Amino acid sequence: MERTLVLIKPDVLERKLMGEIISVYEKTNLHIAAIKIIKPTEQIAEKHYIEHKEKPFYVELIRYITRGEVCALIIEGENAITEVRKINGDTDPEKAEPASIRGKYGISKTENSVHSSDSKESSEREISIWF
Ligand SMILES: Nc1ncnc2c1ncn2[C@@H]1O[C@H](COP(=O)(O)OP(=O)(O)OP(=O)(O)O)[C@@H](O)[C@H]1O
Repeated sequence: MERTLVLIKPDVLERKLMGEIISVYEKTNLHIAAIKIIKPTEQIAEKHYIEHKEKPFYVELIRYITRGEVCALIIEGENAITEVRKINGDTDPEKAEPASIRGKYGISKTENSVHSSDSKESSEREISIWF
């Protein structure tokens, strides 16, 4: 059994599409084990995105993720990390599969609608930040 941290990002909640995105995960064999809505503080956002601190898009990224509410979920199941990343699609909505969440809902590389953990280590680290 594997678990992953998913964030449904502010662009989705602002457009009132949160339910649609949750439904996508709900329709899989994976299980939503926890869910909460939170307006991230800068501290939480900086902790979450620490590995991107030196990147040119970092400031924009922190501004975006803290500008409104996000929905944080713990999703668990077999190969949950890989499965959810497949469902989410490429980081860049223009490169993402049209049927993936980012392909369907993503606006730009920054405003790309969802996040999910990329490894077991990061999922445990991220779950401890958000839950
Ligand atoms: N070139 C870029 N320009 C602007 N924003 C970017 C760029 N690359 C990444 N980002 C932002 O930083 C986040 C984290 O980047 P990362 O490379 O970890 O992508 P990811 O693993 O696909 O996304 P996430 O970690 O959110 O699931 C991306 O989701 C996106 O919002």
